[in-house]
Amino acid sequence: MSSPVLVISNPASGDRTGPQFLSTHVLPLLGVHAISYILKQTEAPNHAGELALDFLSSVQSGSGPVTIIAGGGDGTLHEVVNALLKPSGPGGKVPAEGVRFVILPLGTANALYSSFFPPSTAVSPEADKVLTSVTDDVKPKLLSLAEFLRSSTGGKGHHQRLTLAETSFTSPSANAKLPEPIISAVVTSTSLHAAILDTAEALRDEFPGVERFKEAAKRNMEKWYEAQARLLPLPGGGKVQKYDAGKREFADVEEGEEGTVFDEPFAYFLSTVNVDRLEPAFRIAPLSRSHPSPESVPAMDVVFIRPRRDPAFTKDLTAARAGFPGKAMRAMMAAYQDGKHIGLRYDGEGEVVDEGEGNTLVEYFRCGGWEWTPESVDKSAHLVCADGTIITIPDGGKAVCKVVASTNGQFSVWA
Ligand SMILES: Nc1ncnc2c1ncn2[C@@H]1O[C@H](COP(=O)(O)OP(=O)(O)OP(=O)(O)O)[C@@H](O)[C@H]1O
Repeated sequence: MSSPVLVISNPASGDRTGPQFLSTHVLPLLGVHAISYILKQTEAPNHAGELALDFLSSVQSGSGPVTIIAGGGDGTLHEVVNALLKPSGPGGKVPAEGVRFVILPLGTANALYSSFFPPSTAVSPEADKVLTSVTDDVKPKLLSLAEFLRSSTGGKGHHQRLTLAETSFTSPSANAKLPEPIISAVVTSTSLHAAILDTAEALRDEFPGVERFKEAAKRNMEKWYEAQARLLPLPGGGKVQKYDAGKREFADVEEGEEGTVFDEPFAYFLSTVNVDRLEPAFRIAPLSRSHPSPESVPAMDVVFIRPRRDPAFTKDLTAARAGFPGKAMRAMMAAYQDGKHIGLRYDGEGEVVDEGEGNTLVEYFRCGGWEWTPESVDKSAHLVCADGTIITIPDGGKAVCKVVASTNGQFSVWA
């Protein structure tokens, strides 16, 4: 008997062709390999989580790990993980043997799929063998499914741990209604990225593809975000680590002012788990894959831009302020060039150069989490984006995002 399999089809994700892709390519392969499954289609936002909960409550204990084939984008997997870990819901929902996801690039950004399977990934002979009668152009989209099929047909399919991050919110007022904690499997951000996601959602009909993120970026590029950020050490007694672009390695930094606390305007502030890119070509956290944290240490990568590191601000403030959006845009464009933004530096005048001895434009850390306390007056600094969901930090409060050490191994991706 094969272990339980749920296929979730999200008809709203990406260009809305997911259900057709599933019925043309995925379900026939499950049939060929004699894998029984339950197919469910989402009918509204958050329904994917409910479908997963219903399915798991019908699974008998001892049935083995559950596989969920997420027929959508990153948001579909995000909803499932949040439903299963929701503190206010019924407990004990994640089976002891864990939940393994088959991911498919059926969303808009497909950060998880393109990070586990970067665009250059070749179809291995082993994967090819199980993708019976699939045309060559479709095989690159079925690489996670192939790992699952290999394992269910007696081969050695691989699955990799998913690291999760949880963001909780505080308020100085005891009576305030706090946003519920939220889990991210991809990205948690504030500043420009959160503003982009907030704006992009409203552009979904006008720009159905990834262009909507570029359009939203243009509309938000000039803003700065006033906040205090504090980085939290790696779990298990580790420290915060900072990337040294000269030596091309991480080094421990000491706790306290300068090293881990930043009282600043920020232009950009973003953390990732599991992914080095947020869409196939936008490699914003390249070290997450090129210099991975050891399996035993769940970690997040944090990338931020503090405009005041620009030497131009020691001269004409107005000119420096006017010139900064172009520099932030340069960093974003370099992220599209295989993550080159992490090497960009300022020269003595504040011009952005590819190499040298000056301050890096982008700062890159590996750590266990962060706290973000926005200045009360800056409303736009109160937005937090967790895998695309936008949450507003209560007035006077803060957001605290931490890697979730306790789910180690409970969730994984066939990859
Ligand atoms: N039947 C439905 N009708 C409307 N919205 C739905 C339905 N089912 C799911 N949704 C919503 O669709 C949204 C988009 O799904 P998903 O995140 O998978 O795709 P995407 O945003 O296009 O891709 P990505 O997250 O990779 O950029 C989710 O926020 C989900 O809540």
